[in-house]
Amino acid sequence: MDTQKHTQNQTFRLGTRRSPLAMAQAEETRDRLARAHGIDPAHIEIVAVTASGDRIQDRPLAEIGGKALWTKELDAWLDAGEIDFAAHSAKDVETLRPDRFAIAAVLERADVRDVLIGAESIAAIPQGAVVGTSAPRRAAQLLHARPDCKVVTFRGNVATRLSKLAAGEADATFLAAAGLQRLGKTGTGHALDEEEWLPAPGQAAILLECRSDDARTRDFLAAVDHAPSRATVMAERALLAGLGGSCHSPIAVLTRPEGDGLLMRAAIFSPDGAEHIAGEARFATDDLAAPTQLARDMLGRAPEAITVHFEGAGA
Ligand SMILES: NCc1[nH]cc(CCC(=O)O)c1CC(=O)O
Repeated sequence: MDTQKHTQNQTFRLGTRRSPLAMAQAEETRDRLARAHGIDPAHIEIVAVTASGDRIQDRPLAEIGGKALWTKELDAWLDAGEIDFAAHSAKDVETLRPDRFAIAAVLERADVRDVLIGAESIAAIPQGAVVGTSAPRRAAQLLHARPDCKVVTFRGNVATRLSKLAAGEADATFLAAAGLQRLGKTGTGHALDEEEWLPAPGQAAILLECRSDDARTRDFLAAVDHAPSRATVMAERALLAGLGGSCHSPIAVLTRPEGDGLLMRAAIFSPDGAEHIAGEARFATDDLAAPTQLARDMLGRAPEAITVHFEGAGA
């Protein structure tokens, strides 16, 4: 069968959240799919929905229902057949997803680093400074390195957070380099070395989810799956599952291809950053038991101030 001719006659509906970052990710997804299949991007229709996570801006995500608030509406649209697939930031997708959905592709991961805005480095943040973030990971990492700083809740999309900073609500804040890049704001802030400041699980990766029984869409999306990115993101999701981690739990991890396998470096924290357990593992690309074992090992070594925030097997 001539695949190109075959896909040329079809259209697909791509669901996305409505935030500027989500829209940029959807456009990137559409363009990559069109290029991979040699079709006009118009065959992929972008359908934007407002997610509860975007509607409720005044409280930390962890308090109002967690990462499900990013996917709930798009899940319903997938179930109803209103969209064929959804594009999500991997970082925002819950660890355990219903079997009726499949991660059909992981796009090539962008810059995984966090960017600090308002100071040149963690060490250069002024003594006692106020730092805005609503991510438990960023708060714990910061307080671990700089217990003198004060963390205040900073929610909202990238532009909102930058304007809060400009308005003086905090002296510094963090954003993902990948998000800034996708919004064309590459000159903003100072990227933090990922060896010293590990990112969030799945950071900088875009996941494409469709209905598991929808072979037509699965085949279509497979063309943009990037195997090394899929391997690292799946390993990080397995670590999260092993830790019983949610968006309440301060978890930092980075997985990189190394030789013919993967190298994973991870850290878990107490929310106040006072306690910290690091772990590292090398394993074969498809060995998802290894990150699960690393999670167990780290929880086994962790004090209660950390384990109370996790529900993993070792806790
Ligand atoms: N939680 C919001 C969110 N989800 C994904 C990204 C950035 C893009 C990515 O990591 O893929 C961001 C913004 C941020 O953390 O600065």
